[in-house]
Amino acid sequence: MSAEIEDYALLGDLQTGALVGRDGSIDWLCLPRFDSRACFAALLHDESAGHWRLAPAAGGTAHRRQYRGESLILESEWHTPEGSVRVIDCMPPRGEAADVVRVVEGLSGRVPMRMHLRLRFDYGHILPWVSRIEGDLNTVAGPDAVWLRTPVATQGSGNETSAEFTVGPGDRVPFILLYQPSHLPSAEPVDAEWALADTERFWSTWMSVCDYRGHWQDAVRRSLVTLKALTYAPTGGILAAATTSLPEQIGGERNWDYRYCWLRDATFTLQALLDTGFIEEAYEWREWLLRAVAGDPADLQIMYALDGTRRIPEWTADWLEGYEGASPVRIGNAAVDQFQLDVWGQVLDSLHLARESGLAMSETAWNLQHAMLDFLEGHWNDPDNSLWEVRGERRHFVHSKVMAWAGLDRGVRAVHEGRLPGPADRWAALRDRIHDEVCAKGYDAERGTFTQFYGSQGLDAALLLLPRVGFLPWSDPRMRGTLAAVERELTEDGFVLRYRPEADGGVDGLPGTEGAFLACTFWLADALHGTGRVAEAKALFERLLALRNDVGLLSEEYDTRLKRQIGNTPQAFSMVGLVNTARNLSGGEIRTAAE
Ligand SMILES: OC[C@H]1O[C@H](O[C@H]2O[C@H](CO)[C@@H](O)[C@H](O)[C@H]2O)[C@H](O)[C@@H](O)[C@@H]1O
Repeated sequence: MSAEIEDYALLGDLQTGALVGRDGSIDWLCLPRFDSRACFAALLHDESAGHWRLAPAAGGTAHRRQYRGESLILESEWHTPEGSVRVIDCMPPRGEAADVVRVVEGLSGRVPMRMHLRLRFDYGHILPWVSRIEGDLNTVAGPDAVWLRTPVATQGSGNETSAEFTVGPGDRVPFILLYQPSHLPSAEPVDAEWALADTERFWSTWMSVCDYRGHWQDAVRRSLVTLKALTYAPTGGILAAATTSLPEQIGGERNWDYRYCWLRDATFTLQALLDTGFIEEAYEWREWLLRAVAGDPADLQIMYALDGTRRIPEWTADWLEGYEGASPVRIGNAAVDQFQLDVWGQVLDSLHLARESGLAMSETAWNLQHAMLDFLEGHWNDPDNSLWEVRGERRHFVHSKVMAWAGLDRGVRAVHEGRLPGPADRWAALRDRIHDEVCAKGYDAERGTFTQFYGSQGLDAALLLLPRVGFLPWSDPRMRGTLAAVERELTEDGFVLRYRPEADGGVDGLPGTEGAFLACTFWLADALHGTGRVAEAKALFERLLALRNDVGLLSEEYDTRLKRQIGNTPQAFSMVGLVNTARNLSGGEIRTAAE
């Protein structure tokens, strides 16, 4: 059985990521890319779907874990009756091939250790062929080959490999796992000690750019490292989370694949990075966007694969039981074909912000924005699936309309303030018309709140974002009423649900329920701050910080009853919320182009 979601730490090389449990087991790893087929998928089944454990032979979970400095080098320590030992794990910046480097370091006494490696390609489906070539272990199945190099003697049985050895003080025993397409000869494995030094150097150089000066420095900086780890370096694509199908309800079927680049999640990430000094990432992502959406802007998708591929068909890996039995395990994501109106406004807002942050506007970038504005003019009035990607009926979602308003507003400002060419008067007239319509049809005067969609009885936590994009200020009674309604009707133990799935006879077309959405709870902290309830805002933020795991990670949601993290992990949306709200509560405004 896999561990609790908050037991996992992330390793990564900006092309893929691995999850390591407190028991020293890597239970999730897709090679060579985040969205490739997993060769360790124990996370979604059991050890028979592939895992790699390196821990004291006596077993048990690490007594202490930490990342080294501001890197993604994980140090797990066990204190056993025989002595103490540390396992140091990392994925060095990608050279010729992908590597996972693990070094066992003896701290005191003599500690018997055990390594157990079970590689299963294609999400646990394919049993590989294992052989020994010049002292290295070679595991092959179809297109994939993985090599293991270590000075320790290993034994193979039943398509798994194990090793028993003992470490004393000062001993350092390396294990290097290396991936190559199977038609290529083995790449030269990295030297473990050199790789550790290189990885540490990489992360400290990257973090040296950070100019965050607010409170909660450690939490914010760790979140930024995590967000960087969720970028795909070769293209600049930013993924929503490192996993698929970690459930939004334990035992439920709300299980989705997040290993892709959502324009919405990526632009939120970008805003957090831009606000903390990382302009280069904004440039890389804008270039990614321009390549991904090249062609007719009417064909713009709400998400793409990390290299910009458009097709992400959704299917289920029915041989996997799912995390704690939550099935199906989905690969790919059918939301790719949805119409989510907010995305146009979201992207226009982010590109506007990037320009204001000093990123020079290229002609191609403005042409794209102009084309997106043309599209908005023709489609702002269409019902959509909303930012929550509901799989039920398309509706006139209030947040979506507000984001259409925001997109047009940024267009107008680009012309007026940025002296870019465009029909600003026409865009301004439409912007104002949308504002009037939302206030007339999306506001329930009797209940004193904006609603989830026109005529809805339900609420939507995304309504808390309206002041942030400049639609109405927090001083407006309609916003205060909306905040009061969200607090009253959408919270569980103080944490915020995205919406009530059962409202209006079932809005999302899905069975079951889900946990509190962490990003939305950060938005509530911002709202409390915006309405002058500063102490409550800080208290809620501190509660959210307390949900992070021992190495600072947050998944998508929190089950307030089971008191566990749920949903995919680590989730960019949640880590972004932490950065933005920390900035906000420290006195820095949350920047969208509204201010
Ligand atoms: O609620 C059903 C939908 O859930 C997923 O979407 C959520 O994750 C996305 C990635 O972080 C995020 O952009 C979106 O706002 C969230 O609602 C899933 O990806 C969808 O397929 C599913 O319909």
